Amino acid sequence: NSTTVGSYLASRLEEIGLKHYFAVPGDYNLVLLDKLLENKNLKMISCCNELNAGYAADGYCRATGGASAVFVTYSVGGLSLLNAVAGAYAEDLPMIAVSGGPNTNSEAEFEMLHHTLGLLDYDYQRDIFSKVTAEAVTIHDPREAPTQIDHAIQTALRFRKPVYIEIACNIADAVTSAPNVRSFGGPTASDPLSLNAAVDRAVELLNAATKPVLVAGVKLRSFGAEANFQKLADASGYAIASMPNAKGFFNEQHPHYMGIYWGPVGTPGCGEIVDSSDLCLFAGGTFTDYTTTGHAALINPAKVIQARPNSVVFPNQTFSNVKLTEFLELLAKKLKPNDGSMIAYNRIKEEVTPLRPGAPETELSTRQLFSRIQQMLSPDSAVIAETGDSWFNGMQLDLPEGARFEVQMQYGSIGWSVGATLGYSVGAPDRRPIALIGDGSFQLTAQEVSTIIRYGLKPIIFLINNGGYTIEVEIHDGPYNTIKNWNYAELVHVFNAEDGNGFSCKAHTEGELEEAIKQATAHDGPALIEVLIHRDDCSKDLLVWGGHVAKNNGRPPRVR
Ligand SMILES: C/C(NCc1cnc(C)nc1N)=C(/S)[C@H](O)COP(=O)(O)OP(=O)(O)O
Ligand SMILES: [Mg+2]
Repeated sequence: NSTTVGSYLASRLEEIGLKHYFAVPGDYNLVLLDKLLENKNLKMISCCNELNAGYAADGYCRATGGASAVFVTYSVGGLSLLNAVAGAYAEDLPMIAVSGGPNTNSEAEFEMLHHTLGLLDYDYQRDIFSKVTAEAVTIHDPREAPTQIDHAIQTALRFRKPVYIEIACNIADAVTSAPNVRSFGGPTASDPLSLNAAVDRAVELLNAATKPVLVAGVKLRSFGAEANFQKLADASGYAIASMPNAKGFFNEQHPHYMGIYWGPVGTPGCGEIVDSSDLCLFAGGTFTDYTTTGHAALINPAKVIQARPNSVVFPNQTFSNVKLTEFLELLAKKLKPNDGSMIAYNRIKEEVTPLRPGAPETELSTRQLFSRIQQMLSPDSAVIAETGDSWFNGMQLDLPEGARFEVQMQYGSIGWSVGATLGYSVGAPDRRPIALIGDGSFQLTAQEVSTIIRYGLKPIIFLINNGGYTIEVEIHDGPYNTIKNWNYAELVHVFNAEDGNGFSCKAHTEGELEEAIKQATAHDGPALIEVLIHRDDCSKDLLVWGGHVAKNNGRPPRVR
């Protein structure tokens, strides 16, 4: 039996668990969108622009743990979406980017087309996308559509990377085979010999260590290994830390959790224990300039075991084709418990005394803002921290068990959080996201608040108005770091127009913040609280981190 190419794609997206997709229409994808709309189990979320639609699809992956899909028109749409797809690649998110494409006859007829470069070459968008995806296919022949679509989807799920599917505008409703039964698996299994050898080697080294530690890394979530890591943590009795881009992937209320391992700006006492340990197992960690604070973290490769998504790297040995989930699972069964690092940590850990609130008329400080946000957190919170000082302030939040934390620390494309908050809210309706968004970032993608209002989603957005790009000020200041002030709270009324239900207000003082949070929390709809913060008021950690990153950026060119 048969169906159309567009309906085939819709059926497969439904089959892999999607309930929504994000879209901006254009004449190259209208017929395709008609086919998607025929599938009543998939809901279209219309976005203001393609970049934000991509960021929303990014947030949707984070919320659901599965794939997401975004539909755009050719070139003018696709090339705007590109940056969000590159971000999904950097963050290991299986986003399915679908673009309409030129009529299959155009090139053969030497037909010049609108929205294109004005050249008779219509492969350029797929070529560009092939650089930021694990697979990029163009569908010209409806008979090949099932194979191409299934292969692209399977690739996204297996490698946890975005893929690109381009469907010619006159093929979207062409007849093709109906989808046949098959499974769409995730990452493949380990090589048994390599897995067992890697585990035995790890057991040998870790059991011989005096105060080994475990560190949770960002790939734990993208490669589905959070539960395996938890089992290993419980079985080992080791002290546990999380890298900054893995915050929340391990339960922060666990008795052996020390905090964030981020070199000099990590949780006090945590870095000291990790750096002084005689053996650290990093599970899914990434060691970039940002996650090591400009390489100021004292990670000694001679004392590190790296459990990666597909391999285990020891100081002088590598075992390939070993899956992170299986390695952690098997190691948990064989490891000898050892609380040496916990004893060491308990000797030096510092009790954090919560900040006492000032008088209500006290001007707001970042520290007071975040100590108040801390009180809002509950197990169903999802904190979305935009690139900026929000990374450092958000990192210090103490997450209740079950609360989630999202950062785009690998890619760090400011503005991501507005679309991501939209997508996360759509993907996790049982959570109320709390977004921490700087004024500079917000100015890149503000209009997607209108989509959050349009679909009646209910995140609480803290818009931190500190007058500019404070991270950049601390790395390297200049006139370019000052931005034009907006009346951010007023924007919500602009986006509400006649039928929106967005709430917003400004807060200059601690008393106004208290009142704002009360009203926002009580409001049954989206809420934006614009908090006014002094330009030079940023976290101590940002000052330290900025210095190290600036120093690292400034390394002189090597000349012979
Ligand atoms: C300009 C830039 N980074 C450079 C940059 C520029 N363009 C894109 C898309 N991504 C980027 N990271 C960054 S981090 C700003 O400090 C963000 O400012 P804001 O959102 O206001 O946050 P803070 O004030 O806390 O720094
Ligand atoms: Mg700012």
